[in-house]
Amino acid sequence: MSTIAPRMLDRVPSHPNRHPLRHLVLVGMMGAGKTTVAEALSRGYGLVLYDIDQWIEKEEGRSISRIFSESGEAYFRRKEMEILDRILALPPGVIATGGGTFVGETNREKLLKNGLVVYLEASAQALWERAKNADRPLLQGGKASFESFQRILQARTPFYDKAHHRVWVEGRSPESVAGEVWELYWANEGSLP
Ligand SMILES: Nc1ncnc2c1ncn2[C@@H]1O[C@H](COP(=O)(O)OP(=O)(O)O)[C@@H](O)[C@H]1O
Ligand SMILES: O=C(O)C1=C[C@@H](OP(=O)(O)O)[C@@H](O)[C@H](O)C1
Ligand SMILES: [Mg+2]
Repeated sequence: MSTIAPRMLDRVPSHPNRHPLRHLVLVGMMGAGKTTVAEALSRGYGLVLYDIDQWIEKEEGRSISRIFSESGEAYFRRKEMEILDRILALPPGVIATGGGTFVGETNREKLLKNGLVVYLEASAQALWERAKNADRPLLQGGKASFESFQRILQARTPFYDKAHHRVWVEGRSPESVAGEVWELYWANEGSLP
């Protein structure tokens, strides 16, 4: 019997004989809603929330952008891998990855082995509209072009496509996406009798 974080059990809906056994992992491009939907899943279904970016910023005491500018992307990727390993050793919850986490082969294999991986998918235009204004180093704080954003997405899509499942998020509320992801989780390897 796996140790389940106490908070998870008091909110898990009508599956009395089933227990969350594996992490629920959200992957996808910047702007897909991984952080927002993970928060909706935690709020609505009592899953423990693990947001890798937030964890890194808290531990580093500086923003992702400052980490990139002061220590470089390679440092960030090492930190991302370290935090991922630590999260995977914790009780099952919902993991909001960063847009590049699942692109790394080692991270991808660990996530596919230890969780139910759901790819949050939308068109390049919709993703760009959502991602461009926030402070993301790869988008140079909004100075990057849509074409460069599209190139990153095109290069990464073959990796995102390796997820166990995909959910189209465009034109849908975070709660609606969270509901569909939750059903996927319980209908698949997210839990065992
Ligand atoms: N379903 C949605 N509908 C509209 N806007 C959304 C939705 N999900 C997220 N957003 C918005 O898109 C932006 C990126 O969301 P975020 O959760 O940070 O994405 P990610 O973590 O995948 O980069 C935020 O401004 C957020 O409020
Ligand atoms: O796509 C990427 O490589 C990145 C996405 C970001 O996370 P979000 O996808 O949550 O914005 C964050 O990890 C960092 O800026 C790198
Ligand atoms: Mg995020």
